[in-house]
Amino acid sequence: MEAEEIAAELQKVEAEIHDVEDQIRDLFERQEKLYERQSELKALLETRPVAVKDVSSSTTVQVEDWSGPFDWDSQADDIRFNVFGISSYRPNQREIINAVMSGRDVLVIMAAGGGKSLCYQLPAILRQGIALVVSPLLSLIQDQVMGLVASGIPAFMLTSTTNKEDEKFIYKALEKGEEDVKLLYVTPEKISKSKRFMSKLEKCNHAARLSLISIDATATMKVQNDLIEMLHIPKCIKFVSTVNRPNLFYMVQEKSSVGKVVIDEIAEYIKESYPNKESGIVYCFSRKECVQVASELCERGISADYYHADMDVNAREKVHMRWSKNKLQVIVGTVAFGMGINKPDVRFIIHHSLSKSMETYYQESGRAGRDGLPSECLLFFRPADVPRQSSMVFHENSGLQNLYDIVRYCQSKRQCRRSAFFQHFAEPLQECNGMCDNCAFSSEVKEVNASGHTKLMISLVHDMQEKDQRVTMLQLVDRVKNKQKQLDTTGAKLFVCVFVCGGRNLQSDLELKREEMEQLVVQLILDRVLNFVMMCLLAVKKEEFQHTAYATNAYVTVGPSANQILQGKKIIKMDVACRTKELDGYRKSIKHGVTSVLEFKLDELRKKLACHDGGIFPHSILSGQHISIISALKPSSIEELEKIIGKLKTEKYGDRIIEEVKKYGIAEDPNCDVLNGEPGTEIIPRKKLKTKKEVVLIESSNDES
Ligand SMILES: Nc1ncnc2c1ncn2[C@@H]1O[C@H](COP(=O)(O)OP(=O)(O)OP(=O)(O)O)[C@@H](O)[C@H]1O
Ligand SMILES: [Mg+2]
Repeated sequence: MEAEEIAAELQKVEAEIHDVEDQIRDLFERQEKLYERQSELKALLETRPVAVKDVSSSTTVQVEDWSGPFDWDSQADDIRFNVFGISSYRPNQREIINAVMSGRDVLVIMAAGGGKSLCYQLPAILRQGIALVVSPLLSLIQDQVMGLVASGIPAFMLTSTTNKEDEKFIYKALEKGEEDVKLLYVTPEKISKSKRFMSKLEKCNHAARLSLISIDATATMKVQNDLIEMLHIPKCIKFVSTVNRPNLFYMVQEKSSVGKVVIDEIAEYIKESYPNKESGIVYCFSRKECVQVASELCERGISADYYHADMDVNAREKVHMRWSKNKLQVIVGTVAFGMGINKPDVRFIIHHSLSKSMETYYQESGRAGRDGLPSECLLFFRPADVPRQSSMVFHENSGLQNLYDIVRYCQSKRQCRRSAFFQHFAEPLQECNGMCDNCAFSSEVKEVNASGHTKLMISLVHDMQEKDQRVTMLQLVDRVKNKQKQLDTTGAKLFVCVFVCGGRNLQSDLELKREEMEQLVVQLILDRVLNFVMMCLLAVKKEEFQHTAYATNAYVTVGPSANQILQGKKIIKMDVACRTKELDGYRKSIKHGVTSVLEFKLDELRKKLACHDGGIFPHSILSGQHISIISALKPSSIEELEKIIGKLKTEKYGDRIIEEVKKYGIAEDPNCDVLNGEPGTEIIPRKKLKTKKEVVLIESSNDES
């Protein structure tokens, strides 16, 4: 074959390779979608009370009615009220208890703080014998055993912290049944590692003294299926309650690259929003960070202390107790301070860095508001935290995939935060009621076509790969910035199309800010245009050969979807939050600002409506920004109001708001007598807004602030 023929055939083969790659990618995406649909349908099926086919036999098993009367009802009610101090069951709790009391295997999926513990603790007290509870974390076990013992229930824990005497007592109870033990808490390690314990457990079971086994862990659809298979409980009854926590307000805040600034913002948020020392938790990425953040919060006048797995057990228990008794406002913890922490009145959960998965974040944020009252979950996110977190999880089974799910959650400037949880747990979408930042504050979002930047990034990474050089995400951003400067000097512009909200294209040479470029790299990783590869660097300290410190770095390489971009088959659009000065000015003035009569009355109205709606925040009804714009524009019709607060809120609250505007909006002079001295409506002088111009509806624009 001639060289031309070979080259022609090579080109043909390569083109075919790309096509096949595209087909594989499409198939992967289709498979992903089918999996999602499959789990959605399975979850939906669970919620339909239909006769289910018993997989192990040809007969259909009627769904039993677990809400009917049972012999133990009065005893159960007595224990629920007199031991646990609980006046009524929450949805599904009674049915679950009845199924457990009937000796059935049960799988319970219930929201964090939903009340799962009662579902096994109450039957454990009612039934004869010892209930074994397998629980993942020491803090959870301590919390539960302390609570039970305080209610007079003989509960014990068998963990690495149990002293010899207690251990002997417990083994005797298991073996001979002479001692009074109703619940025994153990960790999964105790089950998997202690042969002695397992032999005692066998004896207890053979003597029919094991009343029930409860495994207290979180379970996505996949984990549920694994559990049913591993525990051989194909006929278990599944009770699936919603994972929704309607009283939690989720928000994501851009995290400054300056550590001190982040601590200042956290301290200011706690002081401003929770001046009455309401309890909160701050989660950090590492133990070192815990200690540092705790001490810096103390320097700023916040009563905080740290909690992590390296501390000795007594020190941990001491911090936990001080916080539980409100002697400490904030605990700064790692994931070790997590599951099952049961303080009902935790008002805020702050994440100093993103969690490693949606699951973990759901669990950790779920520590807030267990008493059902409004509480806030604030996550500080900066793209530079992603490589750091990815180097920690990449070796775990689907570790990166799980991390990328929560990165999508953090990067999104449009999607309702709550809907991300429903998708993750394969649950049908539910109303958010404005209880997340993307729903409550319609932050101005601009869609930017960043294909130009993307092509530049791909070619830079590709060139470095060719030279067998490595580049981290931050180094890549530096190189793009430098390249941009070179282009500027040569007069060439890196063009980026800006899609303004109205869909009109404005061609403009828009420079992306540094953090927007970092955000773009992360988005390209999510879209598989770029890749993170982990390099374990063996850093051996010269003078001490016996110590090796492993450092794992995440480097960027070209991903499988890069070709589509280079060939112009796909464009990369990116959401950029743009806050015009006025918008920030309004937020500041509203936050610290003063109010006119109408603003004052709208603020009163939103508080009333929020109470009426139960468990949601006033600012989910009307944000501060909405109040200011309504007060300035004084809409006189539902149509005009809809342009300010959107269709959903207008349908729900529009009439009441228009009524307030009509009643109090007429007076320009804040000293008008419309209030005729109504109590509590003293007028606070209105601060002159810095900008002279009247309030205008903020259009998205291409002028970067
Ligand atoms: N029926 C009920 N009425 C009122 N409060 C309840 C009820 N059931 C449980 N609680 C309370 O709700 C709080 C959370 O209960 P529990 O710890 O069992 O939740 P959980 O489902 O185990 O949460 P997590 O998934 O976070 O472990 C506890 O303070 C508990 O006393
Ligand atoms: Mg629990």
